[in-house]
Amino acid sequence: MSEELETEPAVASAVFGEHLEVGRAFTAALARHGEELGLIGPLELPRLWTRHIVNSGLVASLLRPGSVADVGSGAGLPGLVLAIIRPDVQFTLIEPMERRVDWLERQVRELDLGNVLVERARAEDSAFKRQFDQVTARAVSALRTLIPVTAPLLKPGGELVLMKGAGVDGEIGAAQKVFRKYLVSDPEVLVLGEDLGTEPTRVFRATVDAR
Ligand SMILES: C[S@@+](CC[C@H](N)C(=O)[O-])C[C@H]1O[C@@H](n2cnc3c(N)ncnc32)[C@H](O)[C@@H]1O
Repeated sequence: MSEELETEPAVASAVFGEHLEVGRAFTAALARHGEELGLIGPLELPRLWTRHIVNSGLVASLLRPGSVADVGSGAGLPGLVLAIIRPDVQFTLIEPMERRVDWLERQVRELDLGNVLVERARAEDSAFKRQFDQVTARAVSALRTLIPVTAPLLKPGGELVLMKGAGVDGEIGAAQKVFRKYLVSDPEVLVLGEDLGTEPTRVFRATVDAR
């Protein structure tokens, strides 16, 4: 028996605001095609809204008007969700896998998003070094390996906004040498959404100083 898509939670309208219809269209497309395209696991439909869509959307409050690279966007998490909520921010989604890039480009067209560029590349091979105000990523790798591929995308003084799981403190401990090498300063862990009755979202946030 196939799993059913989770009912849209009340918190979705707070997260998407006036962009809720577009958020619904993206969520419906992901629910329809995500499994067949290998974008989401077979057990994710009953928690698609709370664990993936709302969880990604909560990060929108941390973005400044400017430019963001989302590294390893995959299904579009968090990059496409954030692009829907924040039309004032220019997004570049950096993803190496062709099938995922096709999906991302198709969603950009179908949702008529004018603030998204998709680059097919690994972040370390991106053509856009030192160009972004902020970099986001979700479920790509541990900080020790993620910082070396994300920090070089930032302008001097830019910010890492990396979605993390419950093991983030251990990742920070293991990444101290990398923090020094990449001039990562003021690291902090933010927990978003606790007051909204949804799954808390942990974000590792830090500045990357001028080299
Ligand atoms: C587990 S998926 C997570 C996808 C999405 N961020 C999410 O939360 O559902 C990891 C993604 O990172 C991409 N990826 C892995 N290494 C990468 C790299 N060095 N640069 C850019 N993307 C990378 C993979 O192709 C894959 O789409």
